[in-house]
Amino acid sequence: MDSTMVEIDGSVMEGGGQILRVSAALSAISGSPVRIIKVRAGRSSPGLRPQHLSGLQLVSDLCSGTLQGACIGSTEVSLTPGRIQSGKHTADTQTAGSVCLLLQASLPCSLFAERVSELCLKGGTNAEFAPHIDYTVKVFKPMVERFGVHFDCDIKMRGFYPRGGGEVVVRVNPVKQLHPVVLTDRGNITKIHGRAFVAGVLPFKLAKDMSTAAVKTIRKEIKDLYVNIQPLQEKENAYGNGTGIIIIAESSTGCLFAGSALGKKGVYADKVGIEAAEMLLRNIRHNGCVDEFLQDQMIIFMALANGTSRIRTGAVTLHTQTAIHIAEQLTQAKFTITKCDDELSSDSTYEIHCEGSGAVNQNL
Ligand SMILES: Nc1ncnc2c1ncn2[C@@H]1O[C@H](COP(=O)(O)OP(=O)(O)OP(=O)(O)O)[C@@H](O)[C@H]1O
Repeated sequence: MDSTMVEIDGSVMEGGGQILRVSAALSAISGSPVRIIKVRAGRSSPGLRPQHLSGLQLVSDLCSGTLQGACIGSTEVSLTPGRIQSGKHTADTQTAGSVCLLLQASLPCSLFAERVSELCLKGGTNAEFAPHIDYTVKVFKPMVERFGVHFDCDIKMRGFYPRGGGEVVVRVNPVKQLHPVVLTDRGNITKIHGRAFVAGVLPFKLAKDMSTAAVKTIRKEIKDLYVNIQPLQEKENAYGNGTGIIIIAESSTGCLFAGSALGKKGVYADKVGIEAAEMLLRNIRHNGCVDEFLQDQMIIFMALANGTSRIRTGAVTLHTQTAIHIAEQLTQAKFTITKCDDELSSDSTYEIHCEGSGAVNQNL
Protein backbone atom coordinates (compact mmCIF):
# COMPACT_ATOMS: atom_id res chain seq x y z
CA MET A 1 0.00 0.00 0.00
CA ASP A 2 1.45 3.34 -1.12
CA SER A 3 0.57 6.34 1.05
CA THR A 4 1.72 8.98 -1.46
CA MET A 5 -1.25 11.04 -2.65
CA VAL A 6 -1.69 10.84 -6.43
CA GLU A 7 -3.10 14.02 -7.94
CA ILE A 8 -5.54 13.60 -10.83
CA ASP A 9 -6.56 16.49 -13.06
CA GLY A 10 -10.35 16.18 -13.45
CA SER A 11 -10.38 18.64 -16.35
CA VAL A 12 -8.39 16.54 -18.82
CA MET A 13 -9.88 14.99 -21.96
CA GLU A 14 -13.57 14.12 -21.31
CA GLY A 15 -13.35 16.16 -18.10
CA GLY A 16 -16.49 14.55 -16.61
CA GLY A 17 -17.72 12.26 -13.86
CA GLN A 18 -16.05 9.16 -15.25
CA ILE A 19 -12.65 10.48 -14.07
CA LEU A 20 -13.99 10.46 -10.51
CA ARG A 21 -15.36 6.92 -10.74
CA VAL A 22 -12.24 5.37 -12.28
CA SER A 23 -9.92 7.28 -9.92
CA ALA A 24 -11.84 6.38 -6.77
CA ALA A 25 -12.19 2.71 -7.74
CA LEU A 26 -8.48 2.33 -8.52
CA SER A 27 -7.48 4.22 -5.39
CA ALA A 28 -9.60 1.84 -3.27
CA ILE A 29 -8.10 -1.23 -4.94
CA SER A 30 -4.47 -0.06 -4.89
CA GLY A 31 -4.68 1.51 -1.44
CA SER A 32 -3.10 4.73 -2.76
CA PRO A 33 -4.77 7.99 -1.73
CA VAL A 34 -5.97 10.15 -4.59
CA ARG A 35 -6.83 13.84 -4.94
CA ILE A 36 -8.94 14.92 -7.89
CA ILE A 37 -8.69 18.60 -8.73
CA LYS A 38 -10.76 20.63 -11.23
CA VAL A 39 -13.62 18.16 -10.84
CA ARG A 40 -15.83 17.98 -13.97
CA ALA A 41 -14.23 21.17 -15.29
CA GLY A 42 -15.24 20.08 -18.81
CA ARG A 43 -18.95 20.33 -17.96
CA SER A 44 -21.31 23.32 -17.95
CA SER A 45 -21.99 22.83 -14.21
CA PRO A 46 -18.57 21.83 -12.84
CA GLY A 47 -18.00 20.18 -9.46
CA LEU A 48 -19.67 17.21 -7.80
CA ARG A 49 -23.33 16.51 -8.63
CA PRO A 50 -25.46 14.20 -6.42
CA GLN A 51 -24.71 11.07 -8.47
CA HIS A 52 -20.94 11.67 -8.28
CA LEU A 53 -21.04 12.50 -4.59
CA SER A 54 -23.00 9.38 -3.65
CA GLY A 55 -20.73 7.28 -5.89
CA LEU A 56 -17.66 8.59 -4.06
CA GLN A 57 -19.30 8.08 -0.66
CA LEU A 58 -20.14 4.51 -1.63
CA VAL A 59 -16.57 3.73 -2.70
CA SER A 60 -15.25 5.36 0.46
CA ASP A 61 -17.67 3.28 2.55
CA LEU A 62 -16.59 0.10 0.71
CA CYS A 63 -12.91 0.73 1.36
CA SER A 64 -13.28 2.15 4.90
CA GLY A 65 -11.85 5.36 3.49
CA THR A 66 -11.83 9.04 4.35
CA LEU A 67 -13.16 11.66 1.95
CA GLN A 68 -12.25 15.33 2.02
CA GLY A 69 -14.06 18.00 0.05
CA ALA A 70 -17.00 15.69 -0.63
CA CYS A 71 -19.97 18.03 -1.00
CA ILE A 72 -22.21 19.12 -3.85
CA GLY A 73 -20.40 21.61 -6.08
CA SER A 74 -16.95 20.74 -4.75
CA THR A 75 -14.22 20.98 -7.39
CA GLU A 76 -11.53 19.27 -5.34
CA VAL A 77 -11.96 15.99 -3.50
CA SER A 78 -9.60 13.45 -1.99
CA LEU A 79 -10.01 9.83 -0.95
CA THR A 80 -7.70 8.06 1.50
CA PRO A 81 -8.67 4.39 1.27
CA GLY A 82 -8.47 1.76 3.99
CA ARG A 83 -9.40 -1.94 3.94
CA ILE A 84 -12.08 -3.08 1.50
CA GLN A 85 -15.14 -4.38 3.40
CA SER A 86 -17.69 -6.88 2.10
CA GLY A 87 -21.28 -6.97 3.38
CA LYS A 88 -24.15 -4.53 2.87
CA HIS A 89 -23.62 -1.01 1.52
CA THR A 90 -26.21 1.54 0.44
CA ALA A 91 -25.98 4.57 -1.84
CA ASP A 92 -28.80 6.95 -2.68
CA THR A 93 -28.43 9.75 -5.22
CA GLN A 94 -31.74 11.19 -3.87
CA THR A 95 -32.34 12.34 -7.43
CA ALA A 96 -32.74 10.54 -10.75
CA GLY A 97 -28.91 10.20 -10.82
CA SER A 98 -27.99 6.87 -12.39
CA VAL A 99 -27.75 3.75 -10.23
CA CYS A 100 -25.73 2.20 -13.07
CA LEU A 101 -23.06 4.84 -12.62
CA LEU A 102 -23.07 4.11 -8.88
CA LEU A 103 -22.37 0.51 -9.83
CA GLN A 104 -19.66 1.58 -12.29
CA ALA A 105 -17.86 3.28 -9.39
CA SER A 106 -18.33 0.52 -6.82
CA LEU A 107 -18.20 -2.80 -8.70
CA PRO A 108 -14.40 -2.96 -9.26
CA CYS A 109 -13.73 -2.29 -5.59
CA SER A 110 -16.29 -4.87 -4.37
CA LEU A 111 -14.49 -7.54 -6.40
CA PHE A 112 -11.51 -7.14 -4.08
CA ALA A 113 -13.45 -7.74 -0.85
CA GLU A 114 -13.15 -10.77 1.40
CA ARG A 115 -16.71 -12.03 0.87
CA VAL A 116 -19.86 -11.23 -1.09
CA SER A 117 -20.88 -7.56 -1.13
CA GLU A 118 -24.50 -6.47 -1.34
CA LEU A 119 -24.95 -3.02 -2.85
CA CYS A 120 -28.31 -1.32 -2.50
CA LEU A 121 -28.31 1.45 -5.10
CA LYS A 122 -31.06 4.09 -5.27
CA GLY A 123 -31.78 6.72 -7.91
CA GLY A 124 -32.61 6.52 -11.61
CA THR A 125 -32.49 3.10 -13.28
CA ASN A 126 -33.03 4.52 -16.77
CA ALA A 127 -31.28 7.87 -16.95
CA GLU A 128 -29.93 9.99 -19.84
CA PHE A 129 -26.21 9.80 -20.71
CA ALA A 130 -25.74 6.68 -18.62
CA PRO A 131 -26.30 2.95 -19.13
CA HIS A 132 -29.94 1.90 -18.69
CA ILE A 133 -30.23 -0.85 -16.08
CA ASP A 134 -31.22 -3.15 -18.96
CA TYR A 135 -27.88 -2.36 -20.60
CA THR A 136 -25.99 -3.11 -17.38
CA VAL A 137 -27.77 -6.47 -17.00
CA LYS A 138 -28.03 -7.60 -20.63
CA VAL A 139 -24.84 -6.20 -22.20
CA PHE A 140 -22.29 -5.11 -19.60
CA LYS A 141 -22.78 -8.09 -17.25
CA PRO A 142 -22.24 -10.93 -19.75
CA MET A 143 -19.30 -9.12 -21.31
CA VAL A 144 -17.46 -8.46 -18.01
CA GLU A 145 -18.07 -12.05 -16.94
CA ARG A 146 -15.28 -12.87 -19.40
CA PHE A 147 -12.87 -11.16 -16.98
CA GLY A 148 -14.21 -13.33 -14.12
CA VAL A 149 -16.49 -10.57 -12.79
CA HIS A 150 -19.68 -12.09 -11.38
CA PHE A 151 -22.62 -10.17 -9.97
CA ASP A 152 -26.41 -10.53 -9.76
CA CYS A 153 -28.71 -7.61 -10.13
CA ASP A 154 -32.23 -7.49 -8.68
CA ILE A 155 -34.29 -4.58 -10.06
CA LYS A 156 -36.60 -3.81 -7.14
CA MET A 157 -38.01 -0.59 -8.59
CA ARG A 158 -37.43 1.37 -11.76
CA GLY A 159 -36.97 5.12 -11.39
CA PHE A 160 -36.80 7.90 -13.99
CA TYR A 161 -36.09 11.59 -14.40
CA PRO A 162 -37.03 13.77 -12.57
CA ARG A 163 -38.29 11.83 -9.53
CA GLY A 164 -35.80 8.98 -9.30
CA GLY A 165 -37.02 6.49 -6.71
CA GLY A 166 -35.48 3.46 -8.43
CA GLU A 167 -33.70 0.73 -6.48
CA VAL A 168 -31.48 -2.16 -7.49
CA VAL A 169 -29.72 -4.62 -5.23
CA VAL A 170 -26.47 -5.98 -6.61
CA ARG A 171 -24.62 -8.93 -5.12
CA VAL A 172 -20.97 -9.03 -6.10
CA ASN A 173 -18.74 -12.08 -5.73
CA PRO A 174 -15.12 -11.43 -4.82
CA VAL A 175 -12.27 -12.66 -7.08
CA LYS A 176 -8.61 -13.38 -6.46
CA GLN A 177 -7.51 -11.90 -9.80
CA LEU A 178 -9.21 -10.92 -13.05
CA HIS A 179 -8.47 -12.83 -16.28
CA PRO A 180 -7.39 -10.96 -19.37
CA VAL A 181 -9.88 -10.92 -22.25
CA VAL A 182 -9.35 -11.26 -26.00
CA LEU A 183 -12.25 -9.99 -28.10
CA THR A 184 -11.04 -9.60 -31.66
CA ASP A 185 -13.51 -11.61 -33.75
CA ARG A 186 -16.91 -9.94 -34.11
CA GLY A 187 -18.49 -12.70 -36.24
CA ASN A 188 -21.93 -12.06 -37.78
CA ILE A 189 -24.94 -10.45 -36.15
CA THR A 190 -27.32 -13.34 -35.46
CA LYS A 191 -30.07 -11.86 -33.30
CA ILE A 192 -31.67 -8.47 -32.60
CA HIS A 193 -34.15 -8.07 -29.76
CA GLY A 194 -35.22 -5.52 -27.20
CA ARG A 195 -37.85 -3.97 -25.01
CA ALA A 196 -39.81 -0.74 -25.27
CA PHE A 197 -41.55 0.25 -22.06
CA VAL A 198 -43.94 2.73 -20.56
CA ALA A 199 -44.36 3.24 -16.82
CA GLY A 200 -46.82 5.15 -14.66
CA VAL A 201 -49.74 6.91 -16.29
CA LEU A 202 -48.24 6.98 -19.79
CA PRO A 203 -50.25 5.13 -22.47
CA PHE A 204 -49.11 1.70 -23.70
CA LYS A 205 -49.40 3.03 -27.27
CA LEU A 206 -46.10 4.90 -26.75
CA ALA A 207 -44.29 1.60 -26.20
CA LYS A 208 -45.85 0.15 -29.35
CA ASP A 209 -44.94 3.25 -31.40
CA MET A 210 -41.31 3.17 -30.19
CA SER A 211 -41.06 -0.52 -31.03
CA THR A 212 -42.68 -0.24 -34.49
CA ALA A 213 -40.51 2.73 -35.52
CA ALA A 214 -37.34 1.03 -34.27
CA VAL A 215 -38.09 -2.22 -36.12
CA LYS A 216 -38.81 -0.28 -39.34
CA THR A 217 -35.52 1.62 -39.08
CA ILE A 218 -33.51 -1.55 -38.53
CA ARG A 219 -35.30 -3.36 -41.40
CA LYS A 220 -34.12 -0.71 -43.86
CA GLU A 221 -30.54 -1.82 -43.27
CA ILE A 222 -30.82 -5.42 -42.02
CA LYS A 223 -33.28 -7.48 -44.02
CA ASP A 224 -32.44 -11.07 -43.20
CA LEU A 225 -32.96 -11.11 -39.39
CA TYR A 226 -36.10 -11.33 -37.30
CA VAL A 227 -36.21 -8.26 -35.03
CA ASN A 228 -38.30 -8.61 -31.89
CA ILE A 229 -38.77 -5.52 -29.72
CA GLN A 230 -41.33 -6.28 -27.02
CA PRO A 231 -43.61 -3.40 -26.00
CA LEU A 232 -44.17 -3.51 -22.23
CA GLN A 233 -46.15 -1.76 -19.53
CA GLU A 234 -44.09 -1.56 -16.32
CA LYS A 235 -46.54 -2.04 -13.46
CA GLU A 236 -45.87 -2.25 -9.73
CA ASN A 237 -42.08 -2.11 -9.96
CA ALA A 238 -41.82 1.40 -11.39
CA TYR A 239 -41.84 4.73 -9.56
CA GLY A 240 -43.31 7.66 -11.48
CA ASN A 241 -43.68 8.08 -15.22
CA GLY A 242 -41.14 7.08 -17.83
CA THR A 243 -40.70 5.58 -21.27
CA GLY A 244 -37.70 4.12 -23.00
CA ILE A 245 -36.32 1.53 -25.32
CA ILE A 246 -33.25 -0.69 -25.58
CA ILE A 247 -32.33 -2.81 -28.59
CA ILE A 248 -29.61 -5.43 -28.32
CA ALA A 249 -27.71 -7.19 -31.11
CA GLU A 250 -25.86 -10.46 -30.53
CA SER A 251 -23.10 -11.81 -32.73
CA SER A 252 -22.13 -15.39 -33.59
CA THR A 253 -19.06 -15.03 -31.35
CA GLY A 254 -21.08 -13.78 -28.35
CA CYS A 255 -20.44 -10.06 -28.71
CA LEU A 256 -23.25 -7.75 -27.56
CA PHE A 257 -24.14 -4.25 -28.73
CA ALA A 258 -26.97 -1.91 -27.83
CA GLY A 259 -28.81 1.22 -28.81
CA SER A 260 -31.13 2.90 -26.32
CA ALA A 261 -33.15 6.05 -25.79
CA LEU A 262 -35.58 7.57 -23.31
CA GLY A 263 -38.84 9.36 -23.96
CA LYS A 264 -38.87 13.10 -23.33
CA LYS A 265 -41.67 15.64 -23.09
CA GLY A 266 -42.52 16.94 -26.54
CA VAL A 267 -40.65 14.20 -28.43
CA TYR A 268 -42.80 11.75 -30.41
CA ALA A 269 -42.43 8.11 -29.37
CA ASP A 270 -41.47 7.02 -32.88
CA LYS A 271 -38.53 9.49 -32.79
CA VAL A 272 -37.33 7.81 -29.58
CA GLY A 273 -37.53 4.39 -31.27
CA ILE A 274 -35.63 5.67 -34.31
CA GLU A 275 -32.93 7.22 -32.10
CA ALA A 276 -32.27 3.88 -30.37
CA ALA A 277 -32.32 1.96 -33.66
CA GLU A 278 -29.86 4.37 -35.28
CA MET A 279 -27.58 4.13 -32.27
CA LEU A 280 -27.56 0.35 -32.57
CA LEU A 281 -26.97 0.41 -36.35
CA ARG A 282 -24.06 2.83 -35.91
CA ASN A 283 -22.51 0.38 -33.45
CA ILE A 284 -22.78 -2.71 -35.63
CA ARG A 285 -21.70 -1.13 -38.91
CA HIS A 286 -18.08 -1.37 -37.85
CA ASN A 287 -16.45 -4.71 -37.27
CA GLY A 288 -15.51 -4.07 -33.64
CA CYS A 289 -16.51 -6.35 -30.76
CA VAL A 290 -17.96 -3.73 -28.38
CA ASP A 291 -20.24 -0.72 -28.77
CA GLU A 292 -19.18 2.87 -28.12
CA PHE A 293 -20.28 2.63 -24.45
CA LEU A 294 -18.93 -0.76 -23.42
CA GLN A 295 -15.57 0.36 -24.80
CA ASP A 296 -14.83 2.78 -21.95
CA GLN A 297 -16.50 0.55 -19.34
CA MET A 298 -14.08 -2.32 -20.12
CA ILE A 299 -10.92 -0.25 -19.58
CA ILE A 300 -10.73 -0.56 -15.79
CA PHE A 301 -11.06 -4.37 -15.96
CA MET A 302 -8.38 -4.58 -18.66
CA ALA A 303 -6.10 -2.48 -16.44
CA LEU A 304 -6.66 -4.73 -13.42
CA ALA A 305 -6.47 -8.11 -15.22
CA ASN A 306 -3.51 -10.42 -14.91
CA GLY A 307 -2.16 -10.55 -18.47
CA THR A 308 -2.71 -9.16 -21.92
CA SER A 309 -6.19 -8.13 -23.05
CA ARG A 310 -7.02 -7.18 -26.62
CA ILE A 311 -10.34 -5.69 -27.71
CA ARG A 312 -11.32 -4.67 -31.23
CA THR A 313 -13.46 -1.54 -31.35
CA GLY A 314 -14.95 1.04 -33.68
CA ALA A 315 -13.70 4.62 -33.39
CA VAL A 316 -12.08 5.04 -29.97
CA THR A 317 -14.17 7.41 -27.86
CA LEU A 318 -12.88 10.26 -25.71
CA HIS A 319 -14.38 8.47 -22.69
CA THR A 320 -12.19 5.45 -23.49
CA GLN A 321 -9.07 7.55 -23.95
CA THR A 322 -9.81 9.29 -20.66
CA ALA A 323 -10.29 6.00 -18.78
CA ILE A 324 -6.97 4.77 -20.21
CA HIS A 325 -5.22 7.97 -19.16
CA ILE A 326 -6.46 7.62 -15.57
CA ALA A 327 -5.82 3.87 -15.39
CA GLU A 328 -2.22 4.40 -16.50
CA GLN A 329 -1.71 6.98 -13.76
CA LEU A 330 -3.09 4.78 -11.02
CA THR A 331 -1.91 1.28 -12.04
CA GLN A 332 1.07 -0.30 -13.78
CA ALA A 333 -1.15 -1.18 -16.77
CA LYS A 334 0.12 -0.17 -20.23
CA PHE A 335 -2.28 0.45 -23.11
CA THR A 336 -1.67 0.84 -26.83
CA ILE A 337 -4.21 1.56 -29.55
CA THR A 338 -3.58 0.49 -33.14
CA LYS A 339 -5.66 0.97 -36.24
CA CYS A 340 -6.61 -2.34 -37.91
CA ASP A 341 -6.57 -3.08 -41.63
CA ASP A 342 -10.12 -4.30 -41.92
CA GLU A 343 -11.50 -5.49 -45.25
CA LEU A 344 -14.83 -6.55 -43.72
CA SER A 345 -15.92 -3.05 -42.78
CA SER A 346 -15.86 0.36 -44.41
CA ASP A 347 -15.78 1.98 -40.95
CA SER A 348 -12.34 1.98 -39.26
CA THR A 349 -11.64 -0.46 -36.48
CA TYR A 350 -8.99 -0.29 -33.78
CA GLU A 351 -7.42 -2.70 -31.34
CA ILE A 352 -7.00 -1.67 -27.73
CA HIS A 353 -4.14 -3.68 -26.28
CA CYS A 354 -3.45 -3.73 -22.54
CA GLU A 355 -0.75 -5.30 -20.41
CA GLY A 356 -2.81 -5.55 -17.23
CA SER A 357 -1.43 -4.74 -13.80
CA GLY A 358 -2.48 -8.11 -12.31
CA ALA A 359 -4.10 -6.69 -9.18
CA VAL A 360 -4.43 -9.34 -6.46
CA ASN A 361 -7.23 -9.54 -3.90
CA GLN A 362 -5.24 -9.50 -0.62
CA ASN A 363 -8.44 -10.09 1.36
CA LEU A 364 -9.05 -13.58 -0.07
N1 LIG B 1 -26.75 4.96 -23.95
C1 LIG B 1 -25.80 4.45 -23.18
N2 LIG B 1 -25.70 3.11 -23.01
C2 LIG B 1 -24.73 2.58 -22.24
N3 LIG B 1 -23.84 3.31 -21.57
C3 LIG B 1 -23.89 4.65 -21.68
C4 LIG B 1 -24.87 5.29 -22.49
N4 LIG B 1 -24.67 6.63 -22.41
C5 LIG B 1 -23.61 6.82 -21.60
N5 LIG B 1 -23.13 5.63 -21.16
C6 LIG B 1 -21.98 5.41 -20.26
O1 LIG B 1 -22.16 6.22 -19.10
C7 LIG B 1 -20.92 6.77 -18.67
C8 LIG B 1 -21.06 8.29 -18.65
O2 LIG B 1 -19.91 8.87 -18.13
P1 LIG B 1 -19.81 10.47 -17.96
O3 LIG B 1 -18.54 10.77 -17.26
O4 LIG B 1 -20.06 11.14 -19.27
O5 LIG B 1 -21.09 10.75 -17.11
P2 LIG B 1 -21.37 11.41 -15.73
O6 LIG B 1 -20.75 10.73 -14.58
O7 LIG B 1 -22.86 11.60 -15.69
O8 LIG B 1 -20.59 12.73 -15.77
P3 LIG B 1 -20.89 14.12 -16.37
O9 LIG B 1 -22.17 14.62 -15.75
O10 LIG B 1 -19.71 14.81 -15.92
O11 LIG B 1 -21.01 13.90 -17.84
C9 LIG B 1 -19.87 6.23 -19.63
O12 LIG B 1 -19.30 5.07 -19.11
C10 LIG B 1 -20.68 5.89 -20.90
O13 LIG B 1 -20.12 4.85 -21.67
